[in-house]
Amino acid sequence: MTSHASVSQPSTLAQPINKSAHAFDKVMLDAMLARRFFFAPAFEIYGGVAGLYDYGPTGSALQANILDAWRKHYIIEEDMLELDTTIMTLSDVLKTSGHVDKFADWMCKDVQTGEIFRADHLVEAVLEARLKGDKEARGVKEEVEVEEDDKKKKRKKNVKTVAVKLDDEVVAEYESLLAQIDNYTGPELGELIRKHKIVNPSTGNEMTEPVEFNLMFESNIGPTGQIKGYLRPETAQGHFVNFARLLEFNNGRVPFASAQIGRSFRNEIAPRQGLLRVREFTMAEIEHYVDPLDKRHARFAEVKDVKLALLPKNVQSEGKTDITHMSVGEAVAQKIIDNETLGYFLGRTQLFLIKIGIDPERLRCRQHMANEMAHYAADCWDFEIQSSYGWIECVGCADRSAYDLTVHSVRTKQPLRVQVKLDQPRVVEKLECTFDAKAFGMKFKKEAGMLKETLAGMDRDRLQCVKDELETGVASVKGTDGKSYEISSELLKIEPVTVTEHVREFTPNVIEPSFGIGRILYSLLEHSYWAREADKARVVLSLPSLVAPIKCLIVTISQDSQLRTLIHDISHKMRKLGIASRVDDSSASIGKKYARNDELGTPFGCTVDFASLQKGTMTLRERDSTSQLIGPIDTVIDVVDRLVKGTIDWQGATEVLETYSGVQDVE
Ligand SMILES: Nc1ncnc2c1ncn2[C@@H]1O[C@H](COP(=O)(O)OP(=O)(O)OP(=O)(O)O)[C@@H](O)[C@H]1O
Repeated sequence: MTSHASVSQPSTLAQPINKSAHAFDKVMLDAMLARRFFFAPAFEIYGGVAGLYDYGPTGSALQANILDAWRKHYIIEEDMLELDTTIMTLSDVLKTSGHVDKFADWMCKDVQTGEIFRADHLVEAVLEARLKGDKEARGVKEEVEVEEDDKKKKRKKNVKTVAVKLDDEVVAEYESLLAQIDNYTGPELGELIRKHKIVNPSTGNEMTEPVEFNLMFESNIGPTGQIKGYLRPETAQGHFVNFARLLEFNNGRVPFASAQIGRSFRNEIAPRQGLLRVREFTMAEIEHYVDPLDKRHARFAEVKDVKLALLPKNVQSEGKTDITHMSVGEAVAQKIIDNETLGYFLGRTQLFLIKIGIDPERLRCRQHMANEMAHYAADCWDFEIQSSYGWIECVGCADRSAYDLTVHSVRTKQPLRVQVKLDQPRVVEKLECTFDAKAFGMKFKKEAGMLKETLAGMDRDRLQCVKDELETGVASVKGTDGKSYEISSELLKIEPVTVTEHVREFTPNVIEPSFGIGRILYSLLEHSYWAREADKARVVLSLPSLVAPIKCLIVTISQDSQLRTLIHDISHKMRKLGIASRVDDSSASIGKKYARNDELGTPFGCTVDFASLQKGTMTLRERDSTSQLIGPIDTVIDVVDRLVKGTIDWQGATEVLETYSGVQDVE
């Protein structure tokens, strides 16, 4: 270690190095993540099960820190009501929410071998391979991966790219299909498989018609087996079934939000891409309840200037993926984003993702296309993050309208509605529905209650449309189950009535940001990973100190017993301050100790030497720039504390320590 007389160019953690200058090496990253036990296949010594992973010490700490940042960013800063609801969910709840009937993907089988594929993934992989083959024929060589079901241990298969030049119209058609791949129904996927002669890439055999496969894990509650349950596929239903209590807790007022972090389970047909498509994962979900007539947000001004990379639905429907960079404020003003509250959460989510270290250049907001969106949703955007696997949805932000609360209210007959006392009673002309109760009940049977609630939840304009239609003898009404019902004018009358209202009553709409933590965590690892120019084997994870698993490494340059005692004392002091520090008292060289902590993403390192014993000083090192500062031990500990809390950056640390420091050049 050499000291120089002057202090080096100060660096912050955020942008010291041009990391993109170093080619990304996925094989090296995967090897490092396994070696340093970020995560590993669950039950590995038994051969593992596809889609199930265990996080090791580093992965667990990273996930805990991301969740801690999430709790602070949303729950604490926005005063949300936190929940921890059960994972095992009553089947009635998931029947009502639509999951029992509709939470399914389309799968198809190899007609000869029975090998299973998720139909949309198969079409996607094969068409992408053909496009790559076309590029190859024009001089570019690439490979595409698709994965099969988990019957076999080795699931990764390459769809061979054959260098065949395609007609320009075919290329355009494939590109358009791929831009809309999330948008197809099972029969449409079947049609595509036949039309484009898509076969099992490994056997060349034909595929069966796609069939639906429900993704929920079914179970029984209790010994009799009579109470059916499922492991929840999302945390959201736990919020909705507690709405009445939450509303009361919030003194009967909206808007407010509930938030929950917890495990969810999906029996994915073909788990793949490591942590990106698994069968058990951590979600963090917010349900924000808002007056349907007023979707403004009180803190909108704070995010209106946040710039988003938008991929709106109209662009995708033309088969394109061109991005529009626009502020949240502009996008809401132009109605590209439906309302302020949805825009607010998109802005806040972008700020969160960047704060934890996601590269803003590899982040975009993709709007759902009409068919892709649930029938009840008013608008829906996904935050997609680009990694070596392409653009992957990591956060879904949907305006779910009044659907969830309405269906649970109809099923349970509990009024999941908000009442607002009016300052002044008001005389209003309303449209009132009167039913021929007996005939209506006979015609629609168990759907009768749901249809009445649907009509009761309609605003005046929609009800007026139904009334106009009824004048022709019959009106078509879409129920909360998404189906259309023909109601005749004998069964339903809609008439204007004048009423004096003292209270306004409504079912709140729900805006839902839903985060998949594993996908964010993996993308963050890719975005943080780079190799040092001088030695490609020396890799670094430039994780922000906010989320880094360990904040400070403490080492000694010698095995001297006094120095060894000293580093344990320093670690003790740091841990008392809540700083996750790690002593490396092995006999490895200092350079090696730094290197193995750089790859864990440890942002700071403290080194003691004989001067520490004589003068009571130690050296502080910053991971990305490898810059070093020297100061009294307790001052350095205080600086580390402030760096970790984010109250100063490296420039601030330099200012505190510059009177003591020479710059150290060790590597
Ligand atoms: N199998 C999975 N493994 C890991 N994370 C997942 C998985 N399924 C969903 N997620 C995460 O949960 C979030 C919310 O779930 P949502 O139901 O919106 O996903 P989805 O639209 O079903 O995802 P996909 O279309 O990729 O299957 C997603 O944005 C994603 O981050």
